[in-house]
Amino acid sequence: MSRSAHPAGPRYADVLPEGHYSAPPADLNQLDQGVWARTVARTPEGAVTVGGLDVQQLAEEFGTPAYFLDEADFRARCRAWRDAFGADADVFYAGKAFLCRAVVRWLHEEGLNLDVCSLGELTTALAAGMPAERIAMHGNNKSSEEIHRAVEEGVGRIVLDSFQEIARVAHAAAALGKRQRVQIRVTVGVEAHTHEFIATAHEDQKFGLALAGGAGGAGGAGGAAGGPAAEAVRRVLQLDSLELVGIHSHIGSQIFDTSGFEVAAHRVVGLLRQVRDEHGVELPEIDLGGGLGIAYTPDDDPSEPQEIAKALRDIVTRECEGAGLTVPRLSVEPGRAIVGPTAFTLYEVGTVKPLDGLRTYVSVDGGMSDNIRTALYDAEYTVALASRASTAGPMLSRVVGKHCESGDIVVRDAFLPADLAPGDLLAVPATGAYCRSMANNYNHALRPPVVAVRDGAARVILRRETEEDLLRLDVG
Ligand SMILES: Cc1ncc(COP(=O)(O)O)c(C=O)c1O
Ligand SMILES: N[C@@H](CCCC[NH3+])C(=O)O
Repeated sequence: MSRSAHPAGPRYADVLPEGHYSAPPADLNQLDQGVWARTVARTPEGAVTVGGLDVQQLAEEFGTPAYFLDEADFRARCRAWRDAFGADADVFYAGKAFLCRAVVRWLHEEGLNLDVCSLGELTTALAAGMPAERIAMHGNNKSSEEIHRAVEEGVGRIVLDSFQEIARVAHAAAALGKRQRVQIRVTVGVEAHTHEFIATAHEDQKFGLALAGGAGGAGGAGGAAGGPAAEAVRRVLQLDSLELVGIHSHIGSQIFDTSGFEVAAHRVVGLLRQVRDEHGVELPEIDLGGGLGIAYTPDDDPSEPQEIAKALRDIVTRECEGAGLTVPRLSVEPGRAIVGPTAFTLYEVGTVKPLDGLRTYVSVDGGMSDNIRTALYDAEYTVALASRASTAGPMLSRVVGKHCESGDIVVRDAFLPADLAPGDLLAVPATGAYCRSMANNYNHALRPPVVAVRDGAARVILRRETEEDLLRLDVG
């Protein structure tokens, strides 16, 4: 619908940017299945349910704000990724998206591996029984303690991110009398974010070793052929305590097409070929990282795991055949694409402040402490009145939090029913990834719980923080 065709068009046109949400949806009560977890529905009486449970009852039992995670959806997504990639490839769930012990157990049961990037994530994984050999350890500045613990526990791979780290991991492995499986993380000169495809300034970042160029800074390439990545291969191959199993590349976040992976695979395979020609070694693994996008709004149209798996396999196979290499074992590291769509955040409305001719500010009982993504990345979300249906007309709204910051926005532009009132419950979908895991205590907010819902039963898997939790840290 064009904006001018809508009765309220001119008013919205004054305050809304072109594009998303320039006009209200036809039915404010309708839940777009693309952005909600699979078992979310609206009852004939009007309330939103998940796993068969009414959000009003959930709010009464668990309070707000709270994240509600659809366990059946999470498990189904794990299986979809595992089945799409099959037995000759590995799916590593990126724990940074959201991790707790229950999630680790689900991953284990569904046959996924786990990518961790800190001692905290590693400890959580091990505490929940994930076998160490199914864990990959990441990080651009792993501490000695993290390296020591990872090697000691026997993680399946450590992804080396710098020259300094090659020496540190080799030293730790030698001291522990072990030979550590490692991959080298390379920057391939492609950075992909959402629909953008940026091929400049790509090596200007903290992660990984560049494929291109001659010097790698302090301790760099020293004039040998190839860039820092090729030099890193040389160094690792000389160290008895390290077993170089492959090359790793991660090109960005919230990516919707595979063209960036195509360039990445082409360049990674180029390095594999160079390694074979120079050292007579064919490395057996290639990891193309994560970054696959999800639907935050109805305008986003992510691919299914089957399509992604086929595209990535085809790309790697084609490149390897072209280079005369045996096709290595492929792995990927989706985080957001697995957990992102499976949860929503439930808030209670506290105040409603109409600004005539502009918009209505709707303040909820959470904000940038439970979802920093809007403030940090200008991320877009949708929102629905969840405790009841409404027949009222649309009201252009901005859903904001309760923090002392005017940028404390949860949903920048949303249409909510005009009869919205304090006490109503709002649900923001697609908050499973990078919301609880990036939650913070700004203004001494208490981080909300994560409640897993499945087949009519709900249980807390990460409890709400309490005032005692906050005060326990305050030892002054
Ligand atoms: C190395 C690596 N692997 C995997 C991921 C997971 O990304 P996403 O959650 O977007 O799939 C990230 C984060 O961007 C990452 O840095
Ligand atoms: N945290 C980011 C993505 C970075 C992922 C880690 N490399 C997000 O919320 O979208």
